[in-house]
Amino acid sequence: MSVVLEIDGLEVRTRGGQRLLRGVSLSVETGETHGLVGESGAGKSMIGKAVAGILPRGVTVTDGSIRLDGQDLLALGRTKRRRLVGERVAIIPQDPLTALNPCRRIGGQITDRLIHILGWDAKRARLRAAELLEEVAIRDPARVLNAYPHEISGGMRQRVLIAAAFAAEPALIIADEPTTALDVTVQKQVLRLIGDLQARHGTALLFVTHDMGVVAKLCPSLTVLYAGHVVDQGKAARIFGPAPHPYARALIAATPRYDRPEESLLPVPQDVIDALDREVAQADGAHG
Ligand SMILES: Nc1ncnc2c1ncn2[C@@H]1O[C@H](COP(=O)(O)OP(=O)(O)OP(=O)(O)O)[C@@H](O)[C@H]1O
Repeated sequence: MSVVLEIDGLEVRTRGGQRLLRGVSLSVETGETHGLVGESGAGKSMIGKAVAGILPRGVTVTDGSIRLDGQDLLALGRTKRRRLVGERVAIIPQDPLTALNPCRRIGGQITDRLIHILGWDAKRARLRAAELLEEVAIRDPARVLNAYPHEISGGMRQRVLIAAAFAAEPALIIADEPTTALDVTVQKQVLRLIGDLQARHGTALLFVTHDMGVVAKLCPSLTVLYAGHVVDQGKAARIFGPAPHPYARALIAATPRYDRPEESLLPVPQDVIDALDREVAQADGAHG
């Protein structure tokens, strides 16, 4: 297997100097699903945005490197970088409704990338879009291609975005909390679908979530983040094993349990937070 994404010592700061990512390193190989977990604000999305080159205004990479297929993205000019990322990376976003343009039919929104970035002709792109809709178990692809986003259900919209992500056979897919906006039954179907497609296409998948239950099902390896700092990293079998890191244990305890809601959403204990804050302050001190 080859390494598709290699992030090394990535530091991201706001214009005011606030560190949002503190020396994050991780790698994802072909066919691998790597989970990025942590509480809200931990910096999970910021990693995906740094890779895709879509950091918010006033937020920049201040140190480290991001290699995609061995190419150092941060050393590339803007145009080359956009082209490479456009060809090799796709994103499955959190909220399918805001990710789709409400005024355009679905078909055009799937084929855009194929036509404008990969240079396919419209007919080939349309055929590929229909094929992919079938792959994501949409029974009537022709109707859906002609529909507007509001004419199909939320679960179906997310399937459309998954189809769009896989359509051009990207090397890497960044899925950013792709099931958060969906109800529980649909969540399960969508997760299974992403897992199946990923296995079939051999794509590298960076899966952003705060839900350890989802990670346990989908991600053989993961990175646990706290305040932009890597707290633990490695195989899920170890992290979910008998002696997890106290923060990972707290995140596992905070995972929603639909069968036992009274055990859900336990807050991370204060002593764990205090220890993490000390660890982060020490790491900041060491790196200046
Ligand atoms: N536009 C911005 N300017 C400055 N700071 C930002 C901006 N957007 C996000 N942040 C900060 O960056 C940090 C990381 O945010 P990020 O969205 O990556 O967290 P996350 O782990 O993905 O959380 P969530 O699960 O809520 O999406 C947070 O402290 C957040 O407040």
